[in-house]
Amino acid sequence: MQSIQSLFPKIGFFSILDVLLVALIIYQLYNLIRGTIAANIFIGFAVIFALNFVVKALDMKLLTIILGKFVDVGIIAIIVVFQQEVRRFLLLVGKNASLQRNKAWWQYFFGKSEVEKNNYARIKPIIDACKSLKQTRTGALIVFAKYYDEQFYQNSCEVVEAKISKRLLESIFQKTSPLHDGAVVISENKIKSASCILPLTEKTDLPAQFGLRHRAGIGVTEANEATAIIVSEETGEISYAKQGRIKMNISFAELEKVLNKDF
Ligand SMILES: Nc1ncnc2c1ncn2[C@@H]1O[C@H](COP(=O)(O)OP(=O)(O)OP(=O)(O)O)[C@@H](O)[C@H]1O
Repeated sequence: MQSIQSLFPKIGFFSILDVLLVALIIYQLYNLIRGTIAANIFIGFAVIFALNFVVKALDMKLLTIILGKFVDVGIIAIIVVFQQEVRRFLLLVGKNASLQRNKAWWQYFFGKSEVEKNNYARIKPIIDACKSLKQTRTGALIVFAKYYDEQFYQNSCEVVEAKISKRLLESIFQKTSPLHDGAVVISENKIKSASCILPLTEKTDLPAQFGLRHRAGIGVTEANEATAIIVSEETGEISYAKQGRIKMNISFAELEKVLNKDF
């Protein structure tokens, strides 16, 4: 008779770490595709994999061959279908691995208050511009890109390369301005470009009043390491998008807080 010990593999530190890391990867993947069409495609793949397992066990030869073909090209198909999600996942891994860009380290060495003071001077023109855009009900979409991906942004944007200022942001989004349609992209402490056409989110669970501006604001944060402020032309409400999620109708105090953290 087998001893109980032999029925269970030896559980060591690395086995536990292994399980925890796999759980973390599955959780991050789930977060990335939650609420998108990709979630349904993922379920479709899972069903085919499970079916393949069952028909193999039941020795159903024809179905095993057909489903086996799908499973054989599974990994390639997953990479092709989940291109955007794989890109976001790799960006997430890269971001967390980068010490240089981690503000916590910067604050540790150079002091928190100095960092916050410098940051406030940087974000003040943006907050002031948002106040004025809200007051005049001028629609706006401002993207903060951590890394300015030339290929991604420049194909669909007008290059600006200017110092961030309240008046410049206001005039870009004026309804009579030739650049008012689309998004402004801020990166490397500059207004890099304006009038950018961004990818729209494919999320199906968004509020009905969300049109293209909000969808583009969410979409850009799904595909890139970026956050976005959306000022609604209809209501003047300010929303903030990050990692494919959106916080609606945020106050200026909240806006300052999130920008302080992310910008
Ligand atoms: N792909 C895109 N990328 C960037 N901006 C876009 C994109 N598509 C539309 N926009 C901007 O959104 C504007 C249209 O906004 P729409 O009314 O559809 O959005 P909304 O989410 O309902 O916002 P609002 O509350 O301001 O009306 C366009 O005039 C354009 O400036």
